[in-house]
Amino acid sequence: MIATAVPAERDAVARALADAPGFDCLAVGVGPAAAAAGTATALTTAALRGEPYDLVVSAGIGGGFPPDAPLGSLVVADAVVAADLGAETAEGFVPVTELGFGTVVHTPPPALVRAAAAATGARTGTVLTVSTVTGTAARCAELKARHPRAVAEAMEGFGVAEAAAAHGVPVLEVRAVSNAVGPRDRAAWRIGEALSALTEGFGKLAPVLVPDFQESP
Ligand SMILES: O=C(O)c1cccc(C(=O)CC[C@H]2O[C@@H](n3cnc4c(=O)[nH]cnc43)[C@H](O)[C@@H]2O)c1
Repeated sequence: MIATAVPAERDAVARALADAPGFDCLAVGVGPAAAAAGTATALTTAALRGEPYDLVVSAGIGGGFPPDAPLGSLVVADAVVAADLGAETAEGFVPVTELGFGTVVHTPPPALVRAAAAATGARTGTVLTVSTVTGTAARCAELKARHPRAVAEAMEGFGVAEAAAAHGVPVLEVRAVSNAVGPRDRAAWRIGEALSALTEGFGKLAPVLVPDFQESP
């Protein structure tokens, strides 16, 4: 299944997969909590139907960290990281794992990441999940300092990945860059271009996402 935040993203992906059977594209909501709830519900429903999903893809538009991920480019996550799940302290941000709880990283299957990037020309790297869209240069610099391999941020990947992990299903995250991470400038977001890049990217991804390909060495 492919989980997007909003219907416009779902439709951009579904356009590419119209002739490829076996994919369900669902808009599960904005943010990690809605994404986790919607994805978990879809996974449970499919399992109860006797047709469990074998892969979950978190897909949509996202912010790209300059200069690695320019507008309109595609990014495939080799690590899906919860960037603001933790505690703020006088010494700085502390992730929940250092407080003794949970997890902050999910790792998509490396062979699938490589194949997806090769098929689409996407960059690979860490994709951060945030509950608040970055809106200042200072926050961008802070995130980049904490996550030097970050190429993009979005708001759903970690939630989708948590649901997939609970079901023992692998996860992939694919983002088309609609805006640069940094000082907020909503007028500069290029959503149309990013949605087109998403459609083009998923057109090339379809053969990579089918189970036969995933299981081949
Ligand atoms: O207004 C529209 O037409 C429209 C069409 C498709 C998507 C949107 C959204 O606003 C989706 C929000 C979605 O985008 C992700 N996103 C994009 N840029 C960033 C960012 O810089 N930082 C974090 N998230 C970003 C995010 O995953 C949201 O769910 C509008």
